[in-house]
Amino acid sequence: MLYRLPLIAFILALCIAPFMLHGYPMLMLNYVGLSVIVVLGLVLLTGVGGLTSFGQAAFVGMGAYAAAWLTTTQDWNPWLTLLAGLLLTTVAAVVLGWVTLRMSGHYLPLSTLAWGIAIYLTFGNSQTLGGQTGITGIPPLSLFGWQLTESWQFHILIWAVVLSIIWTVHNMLDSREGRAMRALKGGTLMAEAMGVNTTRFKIILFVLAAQYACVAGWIYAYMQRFVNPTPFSLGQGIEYLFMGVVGGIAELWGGVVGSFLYALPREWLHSHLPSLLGRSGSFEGIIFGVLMIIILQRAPEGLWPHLHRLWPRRVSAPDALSNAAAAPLDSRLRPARGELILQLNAVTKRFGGLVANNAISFEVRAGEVLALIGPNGAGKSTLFNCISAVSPPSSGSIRFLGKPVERCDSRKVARMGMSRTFQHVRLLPRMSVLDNVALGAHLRGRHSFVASAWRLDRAQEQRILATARDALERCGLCEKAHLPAGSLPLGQQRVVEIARALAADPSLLLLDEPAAGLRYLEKRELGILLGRLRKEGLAILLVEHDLDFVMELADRVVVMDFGEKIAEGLPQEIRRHPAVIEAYLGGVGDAA
Ligand SMILES: Nc1ncnc2c1ncn2[C@@H]1O[C@H](COP(=O)(O)OP(=O)(O)OP(=O)(O)O)[C@@H](O)[C@H]1O
Repeated sequence: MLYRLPLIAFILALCIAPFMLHGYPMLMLNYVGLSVIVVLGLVLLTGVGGLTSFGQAAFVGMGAYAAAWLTTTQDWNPWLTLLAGLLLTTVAAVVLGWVTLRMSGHYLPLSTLAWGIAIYLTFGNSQTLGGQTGITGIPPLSLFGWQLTESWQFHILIWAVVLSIIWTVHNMLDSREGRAMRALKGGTLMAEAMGVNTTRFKIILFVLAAQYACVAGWIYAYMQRFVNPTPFSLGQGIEYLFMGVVGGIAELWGGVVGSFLYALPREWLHSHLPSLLGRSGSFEGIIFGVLMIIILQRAPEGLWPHLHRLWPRRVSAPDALSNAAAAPLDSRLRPARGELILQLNAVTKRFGGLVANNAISFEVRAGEVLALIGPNGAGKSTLFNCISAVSPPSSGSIRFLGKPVERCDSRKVARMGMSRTFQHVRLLPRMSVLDNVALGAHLRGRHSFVASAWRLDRAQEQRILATARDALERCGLCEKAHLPAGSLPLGQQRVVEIARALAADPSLLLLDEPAAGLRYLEKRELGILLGRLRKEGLAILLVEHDLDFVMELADRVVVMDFGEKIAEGLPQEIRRHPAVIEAYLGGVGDAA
């Protein structure tokens, strides 16, 4: 309960604010609230999804102009203009998102700059929208016959919207859908391998952020009763991003704190600096520029994580008791031991003139560990990528559980029961171990983000967490469930990746160099774990450089060199195979 005190204090402060503040301070608090609404969208987009946008002010403008134009010229009911604004923003965000979100690196922020400018110029140059003068004479907003004309009335509306957004987004992030959204930061390769449709989630985040901005613009229009293009400029879009960064863009409360810490001092400096300096001018921009640099240097994650450290902590682990009774998700029917799981037939992969894999064929059966080994550059990772549908082979066939998969994408093969780990660990370091593992069960759940926002997914969520806990228990890491994944040593992080793959309930486990960077004892424990999984009937294909580890664990070994399969057999046969000795040691001694 103690950890809730700051939240209760904040809500109480909001409740008593209308009695304490009047006139300009009240209006300022409303402006801060409107900024919070926009910044919360940016927390979702940038902090959660890792997508940077400078163009949110344009969506605020769409909400404001839709309200202003439709009420003044078409005599629409103000609440209908909200629906129209949301529809307009959604369509614009889907179209813009579809075009820009597939761009990576600096192209995305640059394209948000471009649309921010374009939409702003449209407002200023359109005679229908009143050009630079804008639209005046917007009628007051009324609710149940009650006209909203006073600042304190808007205060209630604005902060009710803020708190609802915080509550629904908090719920959403604490769910299957939220984990999928957060997985975007782990890179497309990992997220897609877990079955997350990354394009869909990027667009959802983009649309939600645009809709929040639209709501802020809509309220702004009825609060001001006139609109012009100035508040929707690119500069304002950049300021919203600053607010998020100052507060801590990765956290919802960071967005709230950032809006307060940015908007209030800025306004104070704007009004007082000219008199302090004895000349007029916008000097606050200079001071803010310097402050931004200091904050970015001293607190790159924003101020909220530092403030949060002062907060009373939640004592019990979040789901320790709540999901104790929930049953794990239903498992798929496992293939019988010895059944054919994976079959490669003459798989060839070319990169231009280079043949990275040349007509490779082998099989993996249920309940066996097949190791793929070979010197550097032999073509193992390329083949691994073909099997896990990261890139299609140039020719040849790959059949998984009897079905061709060489033209499938990662999500499809994940859905069919193929799950993988990565050579370079790809966990979400700030997320708990349990949540990371639960991401593996993404495809086994159904509920949408709307259901999650309203907590209608709790029964399913409990089962997903029970499944994740089950997978952690199989891997012997249950007691680490609530630690941030990034705080674990590398060896345990690799095991967490295996647990995440197990949460998908796979028939085939693909492990990419699972023993890399592990110490002797960690390797032994990993060997015991994989041996146990084999006993459970899982088929395991691993790419590995550590020959001792491979020879002790694998049932069969496939050896590659220069893109060719040079040997296949039992570990003891491979050890003495002349071609393998030649490839590894240049013809001297034993392969391991
Ligand atoms: N995307 C690519 N474009 C061009 N060539 C590539 C590409 N990916 C891999 N190759 C080449 O294919 C060959 C096989 O590389 P691959 O990474 O599959 O080998 P590997 O056996 O996994 O090596 P390592 O053990 O060092 O990871 C190498 O010559 C590599 O340079």
